Amino acid sequence: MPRYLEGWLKDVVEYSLRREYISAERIRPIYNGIGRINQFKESGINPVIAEFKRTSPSGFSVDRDPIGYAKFMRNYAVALSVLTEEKFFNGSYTLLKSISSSVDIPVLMKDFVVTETQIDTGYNLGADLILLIVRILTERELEGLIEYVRSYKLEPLVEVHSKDDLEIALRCGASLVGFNARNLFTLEMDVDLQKELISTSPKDIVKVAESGIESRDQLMELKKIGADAFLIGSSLMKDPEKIKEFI
Ligand SMILES: O=P(O)(O)OC[C@@H](O)[C@@H](O)c1c[nH]c2ccccc12
Repeated sequence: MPRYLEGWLKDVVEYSLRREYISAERIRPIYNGIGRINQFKESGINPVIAEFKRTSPSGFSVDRDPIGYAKFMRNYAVALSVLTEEKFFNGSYTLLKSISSSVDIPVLMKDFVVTETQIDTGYNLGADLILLIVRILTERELEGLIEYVRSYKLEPLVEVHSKDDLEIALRCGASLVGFNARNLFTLEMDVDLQKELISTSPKDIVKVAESGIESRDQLMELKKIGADAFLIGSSLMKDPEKIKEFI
């Protein structure tokens, strides 16, 4: 069982524990997310992971055609992120399948992963990266799920919100770490904490700054303190053209 949780996080985890398994034969190769982030950096392009997200519990809501969005972003983004959580983010496994089968770049499954079954489904439907959120798992579970993701030759993006989370992620051997500026319990933003965590974390992990990035200035500020890549949802869903400015 995942950690003891309250509020909406408790609901989302309970829902996630009951997600159905989708059996399908994976039809695309595995794309290396870390490798592509490094290639972008070497070519002087800011690595932006563009997220397809229709709704979020913090009040965001925008709709657009997922395949059109993915095909457009394919030309600029280092990877795509797809929400597959149904209840609070209005995502789906169908979305993951249709986006992953229309692009030849890495795709991140964005969900509240608490079971191996969710990872099996993500693999089958074409994900290359799988989000694992430290805050909702026990350390043993996190360790096991990281290993499980890697057994498919996929890579976990391990998301942290605090110094404790970061220590756990590092102990469990995370190589790709997401620093979410939004606290998942309160849904409040804390950019100062995010920056502190990024700037004090080891050099040899790949650091992804997550949430609330709306301008190139903000992105450059995070880059200056050590962020390697940037996960951007809301502002690109509102205006996809903005990716050109970010990169
Ligand atoms: O839309 P934004 O503020 O650009 O944020 C994107 C991404 O960081 C956010 O969707 C996110 C980060 N971690 C999550 C975990 C679950 C669901 C969603 C998320």
